[in-house]
Amino acid sequence: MVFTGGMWSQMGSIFGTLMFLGAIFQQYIPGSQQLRDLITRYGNRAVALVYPYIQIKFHEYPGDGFNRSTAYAAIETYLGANTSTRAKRLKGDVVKDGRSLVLSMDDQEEIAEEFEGVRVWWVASKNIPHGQTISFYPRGEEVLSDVTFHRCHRQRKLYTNSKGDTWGGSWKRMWSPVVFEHPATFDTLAMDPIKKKEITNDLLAFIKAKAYYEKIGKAWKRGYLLYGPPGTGKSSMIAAMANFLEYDVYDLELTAVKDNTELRKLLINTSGKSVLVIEDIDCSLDLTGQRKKKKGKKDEKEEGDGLLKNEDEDSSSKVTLSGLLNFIDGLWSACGGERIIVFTTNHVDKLDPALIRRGRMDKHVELSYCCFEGFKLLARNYLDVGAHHLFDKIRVLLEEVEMTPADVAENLMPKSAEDDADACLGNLIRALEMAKEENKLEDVGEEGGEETKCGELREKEASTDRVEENGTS
Ligand SMILES: Nc1ncnc2c1ncn2[C@@H]1O[C@H](COP(=O)(O)OP(=O)(O)OP(=O)(O)O)[C@@H](O)[C@H]1O
Ligand SMILES: [Mg+2]
Repeated sequence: MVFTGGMWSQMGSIFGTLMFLGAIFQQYIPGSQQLRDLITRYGNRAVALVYPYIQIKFHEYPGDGFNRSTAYAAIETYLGANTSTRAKRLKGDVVKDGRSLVLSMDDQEEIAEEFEGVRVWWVASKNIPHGQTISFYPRGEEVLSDVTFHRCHRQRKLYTNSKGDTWGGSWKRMWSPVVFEHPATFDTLAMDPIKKKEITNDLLAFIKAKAYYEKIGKAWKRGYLLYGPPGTGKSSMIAAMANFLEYDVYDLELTAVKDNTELRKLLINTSGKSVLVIEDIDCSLDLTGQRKKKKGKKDEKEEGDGLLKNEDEDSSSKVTLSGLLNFIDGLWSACGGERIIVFTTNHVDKLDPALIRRGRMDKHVELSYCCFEGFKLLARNYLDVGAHHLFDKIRVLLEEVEMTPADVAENLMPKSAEDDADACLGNLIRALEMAKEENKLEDVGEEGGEETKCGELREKEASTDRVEENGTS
């Protein structure tokens, strides 16, 4: 069933009617405030579940109610110029000099327009302060302008924290946002298709499992540990996850965080529906399983406290292991909800087991060297080739040589305008043969006998949140 803007506004009016009834009850039936609260709470939840649009309200007098919003004024000018010919009900205002008349949309008037290919609805409305005896708004009521558009047009953001930011009490400066435009998707990720499906199913189950998490008393978040050699697609997978879920990304640079308090503030100032990433967790801080040997008595005491500071190497960051553990699943970690936390590392064995234990990092995913399935996906993506007589040779070589998807991809890229699929596949074969020769010379190979190839996500499945009835695994 396709919902149109009109149908949604009908749903809005049903909800509005419920609210109105709630207000009537409240006025005439003692104790009915609870009923109204209930209707508001559940009505809001029901609409939020299925409502596919984003609504932004612009208040004419925000904050203290005395200063007129510049955003509101700009919208008024924009709408005045663009919509006065289309709106059916207009209101007229005389400007300062008393000579000219400015027309704008009347209250409750709605107009739709196409803005850079996106369908948007503008509505002018009034917000009558409820139950206030003294109004802060110049006209006893607040004037709103709101714009609604489909969720899919919202630009997603990539936030990073950086060293030396003087926050000045303003949360806005803790995270610097840029538009998130990474093109990686699960379709472009070279890995075993079955394992890929497992991950997408896991993510889908997670976003639908709000009620389940509430029921079991767990914060609505899920931890992924992605590990494997450089160039096997860990960062690409994070981008694919964010694109798949349509989440924002918070890329946390741990070495730039001053201490545990700052870490907590950063966490509090993230929003829900986001992927929180700490890349190369083993390099970020000395958070390995090896507790450091301290010399003095005082230091021994510190070690007894289980704190693991990296102040010896880098005095600017005093984030401790316990601070990070609290960050992941302490009381504050529940703020915002609906969050995926991802750690990446090249050396999973170096991490403190506490950091990646069940419940913290729920899913451990190994990304490894390129397998034939992975190669085929890359060949399709990079060369538009689904089958080729050179594939058999490549299959044999990939079984003998460990090459990361990043290297395979690089070899498949045309190096000149003349390079066709034959040439690119030939380049890859040469690179694989060279690597094979080097391996022979270095006499490497056998000891990593159990090494998995790309896509064979050897999941050291922690999966504490197996939610059969909700489908989360
Ligand atoms: N599994 C993969 N599927 C498709 N492309 C890949 C894959 N792995 C790597 N690549 C390609 O190689 C590039 C580097 O990959 P990526 O940054 O995801 O690796 P990484 O595992 O995060 O490496 P590092 O450990 O060095 O951070 C990507 O931009 C992508 O083009
Ligand atoms: Mg990476």
